Amino acid sequence: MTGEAPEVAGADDPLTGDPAVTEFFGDAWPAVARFHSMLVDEGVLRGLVGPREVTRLWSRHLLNSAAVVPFLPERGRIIDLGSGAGLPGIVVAAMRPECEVVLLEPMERRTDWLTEVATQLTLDNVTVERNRAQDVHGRLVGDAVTARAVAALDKLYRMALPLLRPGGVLVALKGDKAEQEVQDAKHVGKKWGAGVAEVALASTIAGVEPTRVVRVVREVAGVR
Ligand SMILES: C[S@@+](CC[C@H](N)C(=O)[O-])C[C@H]1O[C@@H](n2cnc3c(N)ncnc32)[C@H](O)[C@@H]1O
Repeated sequence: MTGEAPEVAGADDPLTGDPAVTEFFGDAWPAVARFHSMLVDEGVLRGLVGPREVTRLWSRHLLNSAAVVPFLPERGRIIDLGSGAGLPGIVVAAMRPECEVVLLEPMERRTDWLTEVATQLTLDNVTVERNRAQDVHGRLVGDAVTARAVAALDKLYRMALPLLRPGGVLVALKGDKAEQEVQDAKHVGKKWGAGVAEVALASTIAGVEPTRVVRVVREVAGVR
């Protein structure tokens, strides 16, 4: 070991420099590549991503985030609930330039970061909203809501469904327990106007584990 620092940000990640990743992101590649560099450098320093995530940012985070995109409308307003470091919201904004993407996040340290990322990536379709979901109910309404690692589905329904217009869709990235969460949340979902929840296995590129996506349409205005 020479101890020399790698020249490319995140060079220890086996997918950094992989042409399949560049090809997958297509027109969104420059923005997503810049986001990756920012996460590797500033993101780690500022505690927005754990240092152990650096070698798997592509597979576990950026491609995983991109898995929601095929489930989203091509136009309209997408609200990323609990955006954190910008996952999946920043990736969605880069891949859906015709959509307005609202990054909804209560923590100031994170909203500062999200604003800086959107500025540096020149994502002019991004708005950062510093708030908790429940505090913008009745004021902020979208055509779709995305959520990753925010809450179990029953809790997520309470936070996310009031943010959707009737006919709008909640797209949640979930783990292996997605089907169980759907079962457990049925009653709450009904109360808040959710239609039948579907679980899909979403793939991105060969060699990256597919992820479970829960998709549920808000059918009616929910009863509070
Ligand atoms: C575990 S982090 C996940 C962040 C990001 N979605 C990701 O996948 O890396 C959960 C995020 O949800 C935010 N959050 C928690 N409660 C919330 C609420 N009531 N409304 C909106 N965001 C919330 C937290 O501040 C945090 O940034």
